[in-house]
Amino acid sequence: MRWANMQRLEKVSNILAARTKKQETVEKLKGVTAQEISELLSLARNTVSEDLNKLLTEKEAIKVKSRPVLFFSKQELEKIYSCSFKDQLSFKTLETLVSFLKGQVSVDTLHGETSKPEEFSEIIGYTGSLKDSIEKLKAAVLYPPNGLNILLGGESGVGKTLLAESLHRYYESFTGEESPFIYFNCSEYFNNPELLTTHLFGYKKGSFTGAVEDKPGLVEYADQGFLFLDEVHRLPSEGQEKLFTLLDKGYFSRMGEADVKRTVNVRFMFATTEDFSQTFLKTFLRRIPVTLLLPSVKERPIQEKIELVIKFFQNESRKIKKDITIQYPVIEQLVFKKYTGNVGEMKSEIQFICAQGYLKQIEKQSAALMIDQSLLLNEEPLEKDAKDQIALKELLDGKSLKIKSDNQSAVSHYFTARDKINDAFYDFLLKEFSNLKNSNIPQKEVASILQKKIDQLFDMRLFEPMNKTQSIRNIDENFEQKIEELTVYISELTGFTIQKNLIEVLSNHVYSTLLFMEIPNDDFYLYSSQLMLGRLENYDISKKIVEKVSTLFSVELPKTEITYFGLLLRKLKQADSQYQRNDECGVIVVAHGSTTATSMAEYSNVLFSSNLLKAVNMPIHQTVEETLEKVKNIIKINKYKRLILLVDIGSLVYFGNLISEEFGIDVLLVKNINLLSLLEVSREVIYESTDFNYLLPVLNEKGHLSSVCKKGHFFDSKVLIVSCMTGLGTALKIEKLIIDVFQEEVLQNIRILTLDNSEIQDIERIHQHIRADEKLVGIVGTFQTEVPDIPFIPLEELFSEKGVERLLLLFGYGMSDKKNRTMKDQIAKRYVHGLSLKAIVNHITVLNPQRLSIEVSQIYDDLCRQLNLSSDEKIMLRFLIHTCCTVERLVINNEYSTSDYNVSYKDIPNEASVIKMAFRPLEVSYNVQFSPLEIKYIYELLYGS
Ligand SMILES: Nc1ncnc2c1ncn2[C@@H]1O[C@H](COP(=O)(O)OP(=O)(O)OP(=O)(O)O)[C@@H](O)[C@H]1O
Repeated sequence: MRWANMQRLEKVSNILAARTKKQETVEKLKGVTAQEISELLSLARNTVSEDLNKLLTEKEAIKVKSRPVLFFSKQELEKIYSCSFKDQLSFKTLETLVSFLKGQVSVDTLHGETSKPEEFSEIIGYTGSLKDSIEKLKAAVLYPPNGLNILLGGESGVGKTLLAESLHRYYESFTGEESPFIYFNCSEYFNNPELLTTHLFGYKKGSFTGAVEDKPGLVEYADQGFLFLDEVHRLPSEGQEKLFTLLDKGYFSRMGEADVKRTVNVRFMFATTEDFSQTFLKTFLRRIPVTLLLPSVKERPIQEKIELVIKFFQNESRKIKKDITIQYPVIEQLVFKKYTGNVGEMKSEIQFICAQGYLKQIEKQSAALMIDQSLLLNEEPLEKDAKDQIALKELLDGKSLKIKSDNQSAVSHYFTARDKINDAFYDFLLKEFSNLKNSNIPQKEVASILQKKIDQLFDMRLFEPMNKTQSIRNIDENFEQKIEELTVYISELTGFTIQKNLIEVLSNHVYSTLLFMEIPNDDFYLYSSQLMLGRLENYDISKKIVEKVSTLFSVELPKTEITYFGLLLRKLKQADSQYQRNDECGVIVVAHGSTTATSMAEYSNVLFSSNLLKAVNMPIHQTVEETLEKVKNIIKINKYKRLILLVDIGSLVYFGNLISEEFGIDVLLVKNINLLSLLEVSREVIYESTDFNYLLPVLNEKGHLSSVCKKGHFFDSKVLIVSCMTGLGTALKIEKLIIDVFQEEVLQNIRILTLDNSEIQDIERIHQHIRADEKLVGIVGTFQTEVPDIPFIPLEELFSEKGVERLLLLFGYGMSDKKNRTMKDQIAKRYVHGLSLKAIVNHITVLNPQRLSIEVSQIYDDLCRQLNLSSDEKIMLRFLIHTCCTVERLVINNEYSTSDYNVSYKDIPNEASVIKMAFRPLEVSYNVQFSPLEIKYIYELLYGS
């Protein structure tokens, strides 16, 4: 299936490239639509559309968000027009793309487009306080196959409707298709519940007086699109019931037609100003995977409040086609006013002020609109915060704002530019260094003063966005990629998921540090080496991170960076603990691949506004042990009392038992995890309960293979699979040999499972034979299997000297322990004996192989003792087989040639007589005679010559 998808994607990509190549001139630029490709490949348009967007995410395609949406091959366009798109992959119109290709518009100018797509251009806070929320909503809207339903909460006027409309536009632009957006306010027919229900779900002719014809409801009008139900808490119980059936089962019926089930494909968005804890909303919430509470004006950061004010004045200025000047005290009033109606109220107030100003201006006939305090509505108490007041002054320089009607540049352009390095940490350190340089405060005190100051400053300015003034790529080609690697490294090291805004802070800081290091500043280095700000809480981890940054960017960072990362870690910990559930149940996702686990966890965390999921990746070269170590680290740092462990394939499924045993905690193990099952599990965990008694049956019922590894009930049961190409018969013989040789003492917790070769070719089949409390330690077989992470011992290795040791290691007996080594020697002896017996059985026909081999091995032991030789398994094996076969040959045919006696013992008189003597009892009991040539041969065999 996956392979088929890849082939399809390749085909789509090839057509895109071929069609892009055919461009004539830039003026006649022609893109390809999903429709055209779908016709060429006879595929569904939706599928092609999905593939094209995938190529866009993989930075292989360029998208023009016109109607219909056009696509180009990025590589081909770059080749034809010798340009580089960098990260600018989407264009609003074909004209912007043409201008870009003609070189009139630079990527930097266009950059605003990527950071704030057109659909959200109206929303202040898109790159700030609403950033994460909107990302989450975007993911929900596009979530395959039919999106996830959304509930928006927040006081009146916070922007719920605006957001819903923007999401709809975003969806249309992404899919390139028009889709209906139906708005309905449930409080409209509040006094007439029946009317409301019929309005929503339609009715059948004759179902009530006045129903003169069949009428579809809004849900039908919204089919293949969105239905936005505002004030949903006002929905009467009848409507609720119908709505729940539609949400749960996907069908509904119009009023008066109980026997008809109608299906529609509607993406619901709900909004409410009520508290989510209200009864109706609680039952409702269970059905809505994505909920979001929008912040009130009061909760917004100061910069956004100012942006809102500017934005609404810009709107007015555009409408009345006049420049507007707003005096600073007016801005202050508007920014700090208490708004019960939030952004909506702020907007209307500004409209009102402008209307009044406009009137005055007509009277006075002045050219521009001047907004002064006289225009303000009655003065109300303001919500001023000293820090915000300073920020406002700093951001606007304490001056009036001049808004031009013909220049609607981005709101942030009104803010005073910052200086060039722009990193609070280094700005501060530099200033302090110069201050302290000539002071005579003792070093130790300086350190502690600085520590405190930095700490406060870090908290205060951490979340402020900074402008990267120089192109990042001048600093490092792969800057973003490296920051991503650094983020994964920090997450894995600490187990903290780093929130997007903190990644931005981290990225800004690294960026300015790198810039900073390019500026020669002897003073700074001098002080930085002296200024080790005490031993920090997270010193060791911080140091590791600094080393990682140094390696990633091939620089030697100043020591102060350890302090910086120490502070950042503390912040991460704080941010993380906000999301931590108090029952101390951790959730860790472990998956094969270098970023699979991280991206799945991130997706789920964004969607559920949580930070609950931690991720451990298992790149191809990372061993199972290293992976387990990372998981253990996270458990240690977070001090989990219980753990939900989500794993994909391979031996990761054994982590459950291992962790349960080592930490003495209960572990709920969910196997075969993928993004979809992960989302389902996260939803249960977040909205319902982390109680394993609840989760286990629910998850299993939903088809997610789960089991609980209970603390204290650790069975330590291990399974060794034996399988042989030549058939089950041989496998059974090998099993018997292992049981004979390793014996009960070693095998008490080990089950040996003989399986047909076909049964061991994939992990699914294997798992059917293994219980949840068992651990598969390895497979002995003829051919290497495709099963990942499970040790495989080829048969030839099992028969070699190393075989015993390998098996013992798999059974958990380390060779550093002397007791285990002695045990290994004993087993090895029995092993050789057992093996030789098998070999001997094949050769000996007349004599009793069992008895003979015991006698011969006795002789071997005697010889070793008398000749002072250390026992060697390989030699012993050869000795046994050779001697037994010789005895049998002599018994059957006791004849010698003269050459057998023509042998001299001159060089080995002692050894020869010891060997002869040792063989004496054998000669007697079988009535045979070993010739001098035989004795010489045995000597050579024993001495390995
Ligand atoms: N983040 C924002 N950026 C710019 N304008 C905004 C923002 N949020 C809200 N607005 C504007 O404020 C007004 C009120 O917003 P909206 O109607 O979306 O709020 P609401 O939460 O749906 O309110 P209600 O609950 O009263 O229906 C609208 O004109 C909207 O354009």
